[in-house]
Amino acid sequence: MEETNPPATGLVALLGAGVMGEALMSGLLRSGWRPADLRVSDRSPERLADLQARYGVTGLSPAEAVAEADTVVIAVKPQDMTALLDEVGPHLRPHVLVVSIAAGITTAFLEQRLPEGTAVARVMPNTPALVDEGMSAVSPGAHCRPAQVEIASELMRGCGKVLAVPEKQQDAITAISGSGPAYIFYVVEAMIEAGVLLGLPRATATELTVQTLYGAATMLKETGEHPTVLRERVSSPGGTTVTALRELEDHKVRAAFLRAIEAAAVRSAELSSGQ
Ligand SMILES: NC(=O)C1=CN([C@@H]2O[C@H](COP(=O)(O)OP(=O)(O)OC[C@H]3O[C@@H](n4cnc5c(N)ncnc54)[C@H](OP(=O)(O)O)[C@@H]3O)[C@@H](O)[C@H]2O)C=CC1
Ligand SMILES: O=C(O)[C@@H]1CCC=N1
Repeated sequence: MEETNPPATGLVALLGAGVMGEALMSGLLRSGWRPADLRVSDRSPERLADLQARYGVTGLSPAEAVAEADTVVIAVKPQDMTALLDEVGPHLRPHVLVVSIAAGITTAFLEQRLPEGTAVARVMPNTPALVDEGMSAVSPGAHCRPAQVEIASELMRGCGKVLAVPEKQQDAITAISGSGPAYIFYVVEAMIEAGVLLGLPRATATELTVQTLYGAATMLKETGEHPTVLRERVSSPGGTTVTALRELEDHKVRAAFLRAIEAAAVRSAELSSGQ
């Protein structure tokens, strides 16, 4: 028997098939949606042709893609949002759900630029969606019913965990889990470089670091222990770890993370005003 769709999304249009758009699209295809259930649009014809060839999805203009869609996922950069909304607004179906993953773009921003009463949801995913380990936070707009929040959640659940959150938390969430993978990759780069500095072959330093990250993340997830407890268990009295951690404290690395993540949240809040 043919596999059925996960419930209620109907035909899905994806507008903007860059890094995050492709991650979401591939997640949908891995979790039961068929290429025929998707309409994809991107500004670059070459990119669209490539996605059609690799995934078998139908590539169309934004207006064509939304014309029959029940759910529209918008994955363009915040700076491209206004032009796209102006373009597709007149072509949306009356009961469509519009899901935006753009950083900083509020549901009010979307509602003001779409036909009166359009149901919108704001979602912040992250790139680990590519390996089905994403983290997404979903917030409804003014006209988004609970069943539609569930549809937006169902879309994202195909590629990871989903939380329903009040929209006022979205800038902080963008700064933590949206941007978060980049901070972790940055730390990993630094650890690999340190290994090379100490004379390890780069491949060895990379394998040691990546497995250490994976093991530490798995411990956090599976034991449920507080990170302080886990860190203290690594720190033998008078040993190597506590010596390293004192250097990190001396260089204010914790404070730097607080400032960096705060700056990301401020930037997220700015994006709705087109800055
Ligand atoms: N990357 C990430 O980790 C995350 C990103 N996001 C959000 O996802 C969105 C996309 O980010 P990301 O994937 O990184 O960006 P990309 O630039 O990789 O993807 C956006 C794509 O949309 C295309 N595009 C722009 N305007 C239009 C249009 N009018 N019609 C069709 N396609 C269009 C762009 O084309 P062109 O290249 O020609 O501009 C590009 O291919 C952003 O709003 C970002 O805030 C959210 C969470 C995580
Ligand atoms: O850097 C950005 O603006 C986007 C949003 C979260 C991750 N990437």
